[in-house]
Amino acid sequence: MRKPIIAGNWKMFKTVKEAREFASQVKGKAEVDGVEAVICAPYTQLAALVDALQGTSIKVGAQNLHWEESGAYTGEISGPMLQETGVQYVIIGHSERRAYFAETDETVNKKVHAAFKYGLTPIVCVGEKLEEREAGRTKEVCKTQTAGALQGLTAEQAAQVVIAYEPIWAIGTGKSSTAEDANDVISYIRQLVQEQFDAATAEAIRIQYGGSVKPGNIREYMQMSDIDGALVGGASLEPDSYIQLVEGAR
Ligand SMILES: O=C(CO)COP(=O)(O)O
Repeated sequence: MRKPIIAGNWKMFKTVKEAREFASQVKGKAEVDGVEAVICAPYTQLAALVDALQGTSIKVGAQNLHWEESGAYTGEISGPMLQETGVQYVIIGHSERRAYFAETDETVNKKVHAAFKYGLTPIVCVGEKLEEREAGRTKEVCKTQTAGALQGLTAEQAAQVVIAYEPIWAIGTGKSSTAEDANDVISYIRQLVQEQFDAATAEAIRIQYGGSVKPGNIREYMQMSDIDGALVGGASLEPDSYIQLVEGAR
């Protein structure tokens, strides 16, 4: 049985003080049996969040990492640095990073390997642009991105990856994919994992939907056969809304 995972992606929002306040408000509330709750925050907030959420079941994640352990890479953060903060997850290949920071399938793959090297669970984002969807290329794009991201992993590692299917046209737009369409693409991604690895890995890997998920629609997604949770931007920023999302995944 795959455990549903609700991950908030705070993107470039909140100060350390605001992160601590958020943590104190969701403690004991965004903690639901059978649901994994994660908050992926900017680097500056990670240590404070890990500290503030100690003793709770809520886990902390970063939003990126560099693939090298150290080096002359001004402005970057490495796996060992994240590991030291106590975070357990890291988002890799978010469409905003692919669009604005030249992230490619190749760098995504290097980062996925680096995450495993340093004991972090990668949340790998895949998803098509509006023009790709309109051209009927959704599955082709997801196939290239998924195969690229998982290349060279062992089946055991692949089974631990979390994939987030985030159609780019649905991110921050209020235009969410229908639950049926999202489930169709996610089942296809699961089939790709089976082809690349094996049936047991495909059955174990968790695949989230992301793109304008909110308390009002989370349950529709969670009712689908292949959707194992959500990666949520805007609606993860308010404590009440985050708590409702975690409750909605039960
Ligand atoms: O990009 C997203 C999560 O990574 C989705 O963002 P929104 O939930 O704000 O649409």
